[in-house]
Amino acid sequence: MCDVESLVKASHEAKLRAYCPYSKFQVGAAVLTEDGKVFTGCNVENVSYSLTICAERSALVKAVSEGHTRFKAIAVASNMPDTYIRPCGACRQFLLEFGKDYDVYMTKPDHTFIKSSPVELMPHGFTPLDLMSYEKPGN
Ligand SMILES: O=c1ccn([C@H]2C[C@H](O)[C@@H](CO)O2)c(=O)[nH]1
Ligand SMILES: [Zn+2]
Repeated sequence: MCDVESLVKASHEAKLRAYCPYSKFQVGAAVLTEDGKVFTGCNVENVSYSLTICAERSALVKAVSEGHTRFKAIAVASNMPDTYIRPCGACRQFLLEFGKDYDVYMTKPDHTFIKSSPVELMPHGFTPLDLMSYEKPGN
């Protein structure tokens, strides 16, 4: 099993692998699956700026592509001094896809953190349930 401190540490290690030649802003993420596995990710920038992928989505895509969709927690880290990193809007939507209530740890470089959740970060968000309850018109 993985405690919060280890997950936070894994996110800070992952940020060192950030590919961020344009912003120089390193971000790392570490997601803990319900069965105790940890997947890490970093931001991967692109010369065509809008193609950049954030660390949170990079970690989640790694986990999902390895067969994991149930999460206990995700920790996010950056190299921004004295500031808790906060996921962008796209990542908030992505986090909400996999549940409303798992733990989101937004950390500072000193490994302190604020704990939140997908629904707290994305109130009134559009969720998989919305689409499931939609009756598709027949043809
Ligand atoms: O929570 C965040 C915020 C920003 N970034 C990345 C995207 C881009 O590479 C750089 C600057 O926005 O930081 C993340 O990966 N996660
Ligand atoms: Zn993002």
